[in-house]
Amino acid sequence: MSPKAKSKRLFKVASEFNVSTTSIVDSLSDEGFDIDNKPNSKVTPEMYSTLEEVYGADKANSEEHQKAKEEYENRRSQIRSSRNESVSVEDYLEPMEEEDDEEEMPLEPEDEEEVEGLKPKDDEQGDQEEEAESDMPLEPQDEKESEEAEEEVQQDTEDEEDKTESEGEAESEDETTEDSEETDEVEESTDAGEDDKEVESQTEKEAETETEEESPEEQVEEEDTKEEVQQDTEEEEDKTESEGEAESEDEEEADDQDTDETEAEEDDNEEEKDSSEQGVIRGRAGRLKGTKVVGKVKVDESKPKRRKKRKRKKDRKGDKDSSKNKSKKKKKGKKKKRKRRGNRVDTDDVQENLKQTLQEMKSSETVGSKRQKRRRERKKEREEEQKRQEELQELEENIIEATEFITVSDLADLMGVQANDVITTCMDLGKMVSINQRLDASTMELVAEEYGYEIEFVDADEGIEEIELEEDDPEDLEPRAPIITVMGHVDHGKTSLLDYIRKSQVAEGEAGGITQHVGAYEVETDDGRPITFLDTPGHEAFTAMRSRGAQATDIVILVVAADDAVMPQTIEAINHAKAAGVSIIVAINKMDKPGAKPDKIKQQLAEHDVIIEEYGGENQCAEVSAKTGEGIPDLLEKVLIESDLMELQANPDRKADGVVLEARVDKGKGTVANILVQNGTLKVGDSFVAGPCFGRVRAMENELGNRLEEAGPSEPLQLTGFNDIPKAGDKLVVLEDEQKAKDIASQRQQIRREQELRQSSHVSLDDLSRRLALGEIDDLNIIIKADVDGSIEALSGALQKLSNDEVSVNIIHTGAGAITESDVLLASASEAIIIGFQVRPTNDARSVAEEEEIDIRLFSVIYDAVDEVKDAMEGMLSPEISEKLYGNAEVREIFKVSSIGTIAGCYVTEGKINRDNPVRVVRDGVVIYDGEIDSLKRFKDDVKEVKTGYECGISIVNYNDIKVGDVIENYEVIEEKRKLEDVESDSE
Ligand SMILES: Nc1nc2c(ncn2[C@@H]2O[C@H](COP(=O)(O)OP(=O)(O)OP(=O)(O)O)[C@@H](O)[C@H]2O)c(=O)[nH]1
Repeated sequence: MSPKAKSKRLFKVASEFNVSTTSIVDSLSDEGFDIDNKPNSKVTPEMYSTLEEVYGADKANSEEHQKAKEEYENRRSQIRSSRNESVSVEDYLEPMEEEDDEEEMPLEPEDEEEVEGLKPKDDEQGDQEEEAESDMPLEPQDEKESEEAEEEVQQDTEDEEDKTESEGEAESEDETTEDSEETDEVEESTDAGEDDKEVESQTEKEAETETEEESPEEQVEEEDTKEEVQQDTEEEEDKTESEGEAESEDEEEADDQDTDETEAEEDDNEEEKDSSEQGVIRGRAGRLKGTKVVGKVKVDESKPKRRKKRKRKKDRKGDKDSSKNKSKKKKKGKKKKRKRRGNRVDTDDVQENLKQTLQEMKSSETVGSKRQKRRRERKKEREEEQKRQEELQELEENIIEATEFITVSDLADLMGVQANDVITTCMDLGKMVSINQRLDASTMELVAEEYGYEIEFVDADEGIEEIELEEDDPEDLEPRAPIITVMGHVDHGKTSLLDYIRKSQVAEGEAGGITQHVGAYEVETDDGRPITFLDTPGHEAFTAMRSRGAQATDIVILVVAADDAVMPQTIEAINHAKAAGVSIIVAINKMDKPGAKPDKIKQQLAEHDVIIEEYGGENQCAEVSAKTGEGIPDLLEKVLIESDLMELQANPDRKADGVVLEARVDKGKGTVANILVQNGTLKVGDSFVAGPCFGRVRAMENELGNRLEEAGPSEPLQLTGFNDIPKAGDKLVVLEDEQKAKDIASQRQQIRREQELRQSSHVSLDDLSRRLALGEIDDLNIIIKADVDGSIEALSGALQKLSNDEVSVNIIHTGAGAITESDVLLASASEAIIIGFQVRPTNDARSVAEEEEIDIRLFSVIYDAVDEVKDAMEGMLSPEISEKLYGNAEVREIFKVSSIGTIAGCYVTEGKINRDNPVRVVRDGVVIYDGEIDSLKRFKDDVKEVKTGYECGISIVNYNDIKVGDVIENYEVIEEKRKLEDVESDSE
């Protein structure tokens, strides 16, 4: 079985898409598919792809979400674990200071602090962060940093305010530097074009979020700060402007100046600090408490101080504008910042830009998001490809090779599960099995499917050969005689050639000559080299052997009569030899004849790809006469050359294997078989298995009737000692252990027997799923006979709908009325089953059907018929209730009794009539009434049962329209194995 697309069970599909089976069924029926809401209903690949369209996006989203979640979880756990490490103020100090010198900073410390300082924000941003991390590792950091920086700026501003106000406190240089760096980030992100727009907008959003989350005290503090910062900004701006420096021309300069100013301020205050170190620590500690983040460490330090100033200025200015609306102050501050940066940018433009950016963000159409999208798509593609590969691998892993009719326990072993589980599964499938019971193909398939396996059925003999034949060591190999089959068209002289060779090369000098037929014989060439000829010419024998997997021949001698031409059988022989990969040596025979035209033959052969050496090909050719013997030594010589070229070798020092050429029963000796040893040496007393037979070598004889104690490679012989008759082509293998040979043989025998037993010449519903599983049939032909045309239409419509990928249902004939002999013959000729709806077969039809083994199914309810065919197709056919004909009585007379009604005077023609069984009234092969017996009488006595050949009176409950000639069919209802549905409903 190839790993082609297969139907899946409904419950599996439902769990795959994470929806209920009902939803699946509903969705499918919306799409025009008809499927029962049963867990084991089959979802065809077509249905599945429809479902993928419906639920696929959901499934993909959920997978993506799941992945994102996992990444997030990983990150969180990373953060948590790093948080567990002891954290000191120095820990924070170091990275910040290092940052000035190093370009690249580790990500973790930032996150760690973010988490500590900004837990709520972290949670809120979780998704964004994850996404950013997976796709654009740097940008989101910028975002966060910008945001953090902004906040810090606020706090710094606040700090500065405090300092300015109290004039007693001095901000440390470090702090200033940090702040500048943070601001730097903000500016950088603002600088970076479209991506930055996105970043900035996000930053703004996040800033807002944070602002909301800040404690009221912080907010108040911040607001105060803002106001103060405004003042500062104004002052600073004035200063800047007064110095005549234009930011638009050289921002850096301006920044530096601003920074210088700040530093100057700080320097002034420095003396008043208690201690600069303490001050530094305090400053940082304060920052850590709030929403501040050491994430700043990450910043590009190329413009360390400048940013702080710029930011401040902007903030101040922004604050000026936004003083009326405190909640929006940050946003506006930003806008101001942009204005300052651009130096010419109009506020409206900024607003416009902002709007646009937000909009672009929303529609995910920014360059950044496009890039992200592309990345995501590429990632998705990669993941899908990987998934496909994994699925493929899984599929391959899930294919098990087995022969049909293995036992429950063998199947369990193959799947690596408990035999009891398999038994339970079989019960669930409505089949009661024991541990040693052998399962047919369809049951095996069903069970394997339940465990996620697919079964590839192999030939019964296949499994065994690999056990037996181990590789030979090249050093042990010795040359062996080539084994030759002579093939060719009728009358081209095959037998004559063989005869000539045999006579000329074998028996000479041997007393008595060839005494018995061993299916092959060995000849010796003039220089004493052996050649073995199989003495059954013709490609039938050759092909029969091959069909059993035996390849006995090394070289084919293709005989073509020189006075004739390449004929159909010549061509067939060529094809057979080529298919078997056997070398061809051409023998152009009848060269003694005057009309011999060897060249013509050679040309014709060339047309069929047999090109002889003299024409530049590789097939040797000898011109011979079987009559005169001309050219025959040359032919044998060429055979030996070919054999040398082929390096035919065997190992005589191993247990033998060979092939059965023929077998028969000999009155005196029992079963005798002609064997050709192919490898090893066969000895008297060896235990062997040959196909489904086994035995022990009792005696061996060669073609001369000489007894042999042993026989080596390429030796033909006659062997006695079989327990049964093997078939030509059966492989004979010597085994050390007689018991093992017995076991293998009996196993094969059982399988063959069961196969034969179950092999009915015609298709039947019982056998249908098995034959489908084995790939023997792919059509189910049905003949429908019914009481009326309406029923035929309904039934054929419903049955045709059952066609699926594996089997198509063909209604080959329909008709109203009884099932006739010609219906049965048609069924026989066209491998069909007959479905009768409310009709019965005629007696003739019944007996022909029995003879021909035609399956006739009779129904009274259309849905029963449809269900039964469906179940048969699915291998589920095990009806709980079935009907069995109990007896038939023919109505011969009618009596009308006023108090009782109509009494039918009947004669029982078949079986028995039982009063308790239901009856049907059949008129002209059509069922006209189905009911119960009211009374059954023999003369005046009420009786329980009347047998064939007796008369009786029958009255039927509520039915008086009985006529002479009607048949009263007495049937019984038999309870059989439970159906799958019953099992399901029980378990519900
Ligand atoms: N003159 C002449 N006649 C030959 C030669 N070989 C075979 N014959 C005759 O050809 C006829 C057929 O020969 P067979 O050997 O029976 O041919 P075959 O190919 O075995 O025929 P089938 O067994 O029917 O397939 C016989 O009458 C032979 O005598 C030959 O080399 N020369």
